[in-house]
Amino acid sequence: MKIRIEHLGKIYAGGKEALRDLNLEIESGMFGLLGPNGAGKTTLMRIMTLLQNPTSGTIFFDDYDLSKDRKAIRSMLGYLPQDFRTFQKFRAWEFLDYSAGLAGIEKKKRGELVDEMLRKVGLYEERDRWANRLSGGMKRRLGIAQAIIGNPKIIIVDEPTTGLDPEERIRFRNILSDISDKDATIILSTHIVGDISSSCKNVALLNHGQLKFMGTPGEMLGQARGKVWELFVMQDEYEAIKGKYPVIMTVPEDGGLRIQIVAEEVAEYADVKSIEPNLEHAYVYYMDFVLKDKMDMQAKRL
Ligand SMILES: Nc1ncnc2c1ncn2[C@@H]1O[C@H](COP(=O)(O)OP(=O)(O)OP(=O)(O)O)[C@@H](O)[C@H]1O
Repeated sequence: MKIRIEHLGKIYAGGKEALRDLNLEIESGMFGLLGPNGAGKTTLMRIMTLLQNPTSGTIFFDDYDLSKDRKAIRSMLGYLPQDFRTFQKFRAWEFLDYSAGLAGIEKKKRGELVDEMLRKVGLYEERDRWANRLSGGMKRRLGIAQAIIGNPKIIIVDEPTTGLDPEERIRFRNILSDISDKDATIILSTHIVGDISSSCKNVALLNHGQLKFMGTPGEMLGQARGKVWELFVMQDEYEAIKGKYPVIMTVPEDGGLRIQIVAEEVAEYADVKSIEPNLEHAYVYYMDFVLKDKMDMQAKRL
């Protein structure tokens, strides 16, 4: 399944431009959509899942056009919305049985499938509990189970790990990478860089409704190479550095602090070494330097 987003724009009533002339190609496998709060990720997800109409442009799912082939597209979609909740009094298994019905799976096949799904997301032991009484992490896992039931070709997951504790976050990521082995296209929207694991083939960075970067996680890392530094500082030096550079990590050590910062250069400190960037460093570098410089250049031109 190949998804082509063409000149997509969304202006809300009231004039807020949430997406501006967005062009993007998404191949099968896991695709990471990264961007800060308000970047337009949810708007894009809701347009893709037919819950909202774009103001301009369209999306092609292979040859199916969002503006014309809505029924066919709907049957190929699985969606875990950001605000997922079970809306009726269902036990965990009943909710999945109901979701399987919506996905068009015939009744006699559902029992086995529901058990399989419950096992896949680690909820088999919880199958008889009320779905709305499950913990936040368990609810999210039930949410991914309902999104993948019936093997949809396109799976859209919007900010699934927000508010989860680290253990549940890792668990959720593992479920996603397990399902990404299949032939489906999985679009994972997040503002948490750690969600974009090595299982994402490509990553897009959205800011103010516009595409700012598109490439592999490795290419994103490459942008930050030579811009990440580790140094040891005393508390008073730290206060000064904090105002100047984005600080990624702080570890107390021998009466001072070992810190990691993102900066073009840090010549003024003695105990400084350049370190290999991770994806979080690369994201900060992109948001704080590349985009800011571009914006400064644009402002100068005006
Ligand atoms: N129904 C709406 N009416 C007006 N403006 C909206 C509406 N929904 C979203 N917006 C605005 O559009 C912009 C993009 O919002 P969107 O929810 O798509 O971003 P996001 O990247 O998903 O952020 P978040 O992580 O906070 O959900 C924001 O400025 C938001 O306030």
